[in-house]
Amino acid sequence: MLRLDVPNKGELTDRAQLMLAEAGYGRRRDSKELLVVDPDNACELFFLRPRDIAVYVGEGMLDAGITGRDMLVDSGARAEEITGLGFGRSALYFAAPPGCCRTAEDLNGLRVATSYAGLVEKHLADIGVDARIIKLDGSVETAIRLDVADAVADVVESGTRLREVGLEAIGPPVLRSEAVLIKRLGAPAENGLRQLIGRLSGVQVARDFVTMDYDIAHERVGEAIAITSGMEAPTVSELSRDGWVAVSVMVPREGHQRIMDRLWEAGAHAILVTDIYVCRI
Ligand SMILES: Nc1ncnc2c1ncn2[C@@H]1O[C@H](COP(=O)(O)OP(=O)(O)OP(=O)(O)O)[C@@H](O)[C@H]1O
Ligand SMILES: O=P(O)(O)OC[C@H]1O[C@H](OP(=O)(O)OP(=O)(O)O)[C@H](O)[C@@H]1O
Ligand SMILES: [Mg+2]
Repeated sequence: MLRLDVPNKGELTDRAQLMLAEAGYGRRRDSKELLVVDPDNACELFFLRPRDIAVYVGEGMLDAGITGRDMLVDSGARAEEITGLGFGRSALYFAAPPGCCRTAEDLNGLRVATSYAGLVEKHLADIGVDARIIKLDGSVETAIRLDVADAVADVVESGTRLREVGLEAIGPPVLRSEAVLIKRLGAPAENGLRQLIGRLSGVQVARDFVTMDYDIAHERVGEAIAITSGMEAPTVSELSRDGWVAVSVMVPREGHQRIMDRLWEAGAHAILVTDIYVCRI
């Protein structure tokens, strides 16, 4: 039985559940449910706070979990990332009122509020900066207004919150994060976990790629294939029309219109783009 840990609240919850459902695993019926048993997949899904997930996995109580990379690193738990899941992208930045600091080194001697104390403390030690960490649960920006801190280290996605409160990001991000699948440090991936990894990777490929089909004259097929080389190799089949072939190939979803323009220029006709519902590569 695979014991899997899934966020029960916050930014990652809906998208983690959607991804697992697309991979064929059960989902909870209401947002209060703590455990879903999925006998078809020999799997139990435990719904827990995203911040606690690495702790449960690190302690060996659960085989795998979905959390943010920043929360995994911050926890210091004996857990490791198996793979990024391509959603919940954000970055942890230092930020402060304009004129306070130009680089992270300028934080020396200042107070930094954050809910990622473990991660930030280690980062500051690594870069040789001696700042006082003010550990808070959330809404850390307010700590500056209330003069509890001089700067913050906070999650930035669109940057809206920073702009709203008039803070400026300082230097490069401390860490770039996204939702990640994790397991206990050094633990082997058993059958159930290997199946989950394969299915999640299939969901990501289905999201990132589309299928492109087109017809082209046989003498120009080399030119077209140079534009659409595919994941492995394109399928080229004969058409009933003499001297023409049909090509079927996977192309990245992003930029597929540009690829269609180039194929059209190369003489392709009847170019069709289709969503991939799910796949296993
Ligand atoms: N606006 C955002 N966009 C994308 N990812 C985000 C955003 N805010 C947080 N995250 C990421 O989602 C994960 C969970 O954060 P979340 O905000 O849900 O938890 P929290 O801050 O502990 O809880 P809450 O905000 O509900 O008090 C983290 O990995 C974080 O980096
Ligand atoms: O760059 P943006 O798109 O504005 O998003 C970033 C904001 O989102 C999160 O806040 P959340 O609502 O989770 O509150 P919290 O700070 O209490 O965690 C994060 O802590 C930032 O404040
Ligand atoms: Mg938050």
